[in-house]
Amino acid sequence: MTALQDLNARLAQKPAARLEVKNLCVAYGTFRGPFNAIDNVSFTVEPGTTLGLVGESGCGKSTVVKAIMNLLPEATTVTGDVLLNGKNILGLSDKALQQVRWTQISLITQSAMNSLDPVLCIGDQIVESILAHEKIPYGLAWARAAEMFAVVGLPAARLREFPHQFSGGMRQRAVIAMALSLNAGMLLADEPTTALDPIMQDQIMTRIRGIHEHLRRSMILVTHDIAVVSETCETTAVMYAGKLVESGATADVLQRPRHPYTMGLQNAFPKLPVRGTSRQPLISIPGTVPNLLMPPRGCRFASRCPFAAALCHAEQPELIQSSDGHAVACHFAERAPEFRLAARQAETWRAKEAAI
Ligand SMILES: Nc1ncnc2c1ncn2[C@@H]1O[C@H](COP(=O)(O)OP(=O)(O)OP(=O)(O)O)[C@@H](O)[C@H]1O
Repeated sequence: MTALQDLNARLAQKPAARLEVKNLCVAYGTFRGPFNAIDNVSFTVEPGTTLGLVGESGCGKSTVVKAIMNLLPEATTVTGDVLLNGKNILGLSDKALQQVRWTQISLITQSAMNSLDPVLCIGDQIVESILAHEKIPYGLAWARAAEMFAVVGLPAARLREFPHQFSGGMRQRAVIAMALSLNAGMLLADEPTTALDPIMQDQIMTRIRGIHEHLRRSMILVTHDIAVVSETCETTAVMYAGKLVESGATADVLQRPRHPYTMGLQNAFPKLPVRGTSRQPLISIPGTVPNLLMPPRGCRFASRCPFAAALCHAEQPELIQSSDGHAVACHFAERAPEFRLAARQAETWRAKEAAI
């Protein structure tokens, strides 16, 4: 067996990770006081599965990812637990975290440019992260980097190039190669295609899906795009204004949503027209996300929800899980079938808009 085969075999033995986020709360320190960006969020990613974290811009998806990676600014209060294979990684020292990052948990960020050093060739950057954790010769780490380039569809010769010589899509693939280089059991992909054009977005997502199928790492995929989630993720968690409002198996959450916010999100995304039917118009959710410096007393979605009643404005609904694992935070979850029918009508949302 060659040294590279030996290294590959050793890294391949790493099991996919289990990640459990429990009662996560994050408050950014601002000059106006604490900004409660995340309020009591809990979810689990089972080994080898992908969880899609969806919600409008500003709902707190990236904050969850940064909290897991301990990448939040200093003046931030974080409470709760982030259990990676049963071990709490929240609040670990920088030194302890270095042992975890890249080897056990890797981040693929929104903008590849932020993850890459402009003055080092890309190969050296991947090699550097490998050598920080593996006592192996430089040449062997380079060979591993070349293999990872092949996994993401880049020629090994381009390892010698600098980030500015790569297109946006190639840079994003290079960052994915780096995230895979030590075969971490858990990958966090924070809107990995946002900065790219639609064709490149599609190519990168196809690549990520291929990697998921072949390597079976555990993954959190943060995205605005419900279509991407339905194609890629076994489970889905929907966030609204810093809270988890719905979660469960992707097919359950997206085909039979129980929270009016999830129903509204679906209307706001283009669907492929079914032959013989007319193209469905996009319906946006009226209003805006509430100010979390002063969160509303009741359900955070109540002011935009076409089905809200007095109770919704007065009391926060708890996230309640049914026996099928589908969890929803809505006082009227049992009326979901009726709401789903009404939510497909643009008039339902227009009437709410007129009332705001
Ligand atoms: N450093 C910070 N200080 C104060 N508030 C912040 C800070 N970073 C983010 N926020 C606020 O926290 C909230 C959640 O932001 P976050 O970036 O997590 O949302 P998101 O759902 O990931 O949005 P997007 O999809 O646009 O990335 C937003 O209201 C944002 O303005």
